[in-house]
Amino acid sequence: MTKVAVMGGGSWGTAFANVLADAGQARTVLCGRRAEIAAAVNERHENPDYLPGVKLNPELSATADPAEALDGAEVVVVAVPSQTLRANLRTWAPHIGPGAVVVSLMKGVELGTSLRMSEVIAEELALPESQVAVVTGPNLAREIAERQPATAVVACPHEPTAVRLQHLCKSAYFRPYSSTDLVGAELGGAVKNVIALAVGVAVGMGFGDNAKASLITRGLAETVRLAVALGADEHTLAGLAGMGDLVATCSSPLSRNRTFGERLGSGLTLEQVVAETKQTAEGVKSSESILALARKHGIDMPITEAVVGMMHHDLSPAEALLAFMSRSAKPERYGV
Ligand SMILES: NC(=O)c1ccc[n+]([C@@H]2O[C@H](COP(=O)([O-])OP(=O)(O)OC[C@H]3O[C@@H](n4cnc5c(N)ncnc54)[C@H](O)[C@@H]3O)[C@@H](O)[C@H]2O)c1
Ligand SMILES: O=P(O)(O)OC[C@H](O)CO
Repeated sequence: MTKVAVMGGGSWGTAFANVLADAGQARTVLCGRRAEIAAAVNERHENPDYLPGVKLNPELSATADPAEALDGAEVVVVAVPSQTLRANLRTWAPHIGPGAVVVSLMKGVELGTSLRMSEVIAEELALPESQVAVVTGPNLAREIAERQPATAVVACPHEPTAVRLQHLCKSAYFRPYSSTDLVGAELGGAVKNVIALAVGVAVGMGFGDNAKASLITRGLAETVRLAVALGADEHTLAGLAGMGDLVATCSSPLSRNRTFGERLGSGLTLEQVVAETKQTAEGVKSSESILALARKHGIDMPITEAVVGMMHHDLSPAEALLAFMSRSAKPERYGV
């Protein structure tokens, strides 16, 4: 049986490891940093810190030792905060087998380099494109851990790899679609976190569904502009990795990015919101690297620009709203 190592025992790493265990096509080992979480998974089949009250599959095992998790793993799934990925890969690299397929569950863009997570993986581990993939889509971890129905996209430019991974994680409640558009799938996931921050701010300011729908729709338009400039198929962004994930994340109180924005919009200071946020809200840091990428390619991303202003340059929600609404009148365009 294929061995899969899931590196990162937070919300999504644990929930996705449970999907793999429920799918029953692989022997799955979850690797977190803390021995007490590994013990709770092994002995009580739960992760009380990240998914309290959820019963995990008893076949799912866990360890806090990366070498043990990675030993013999044919598939390595990674779910750590995007900005720590490169440092993590450097410590894990000696234990990752040369033929292993490495799968990113992460939705961020690296600060400083503006590289997507699959690019960081390929660069650090010197892997060919057939060995790097992503799983993305409307996947709020808590709902999936509760085994509520969900769909996803498994993307890899090498189709047989995407299809192989699709079969490993397909279960009664988790339906993955395959795609060869790695760029579109990955950028859809990363940019939607930035748009969810903006939607959260609007909700926190007391605005209703017109404002939310406007941000989601124009957010998708700027995502498409960037993704197409980087070589994606614009249809990918109309699917689960783009529109699907935007709708789920921007609508859900479970979203850490939307919640982060909502707290800021309701009048808390950035410092207060950061202090209250215990889990990873990727859009906060990735907004900067995504904007850098957009500027490098001459792409206009006004919502992302407003989010960067609020997250990093002391722009108030009211000032961000004014800047967005007072832009010059334009024809509506979707995409380039
Ligand atoms: N939670 C979700 O619903 C969800 C769904 C889809 C994708 N994602 C993406 O998955 C990625 C991980 O998110 P998450 O929800 O699991 O985050 P999380 O905050 O719940 O967990 C992060 C995990 O990484 C570990 N970690 C933190 N800093 C680390 C470091 N320096 N080195 C190694 N490990 C470290 C933490 O201990 C924890 O186990 C993010 O990119 C996120 O956007 C999350
Ligand atoms: O909780 P968030 O904001 O990181 O969003 C979770 C997932 O990415 C939704 O698909």
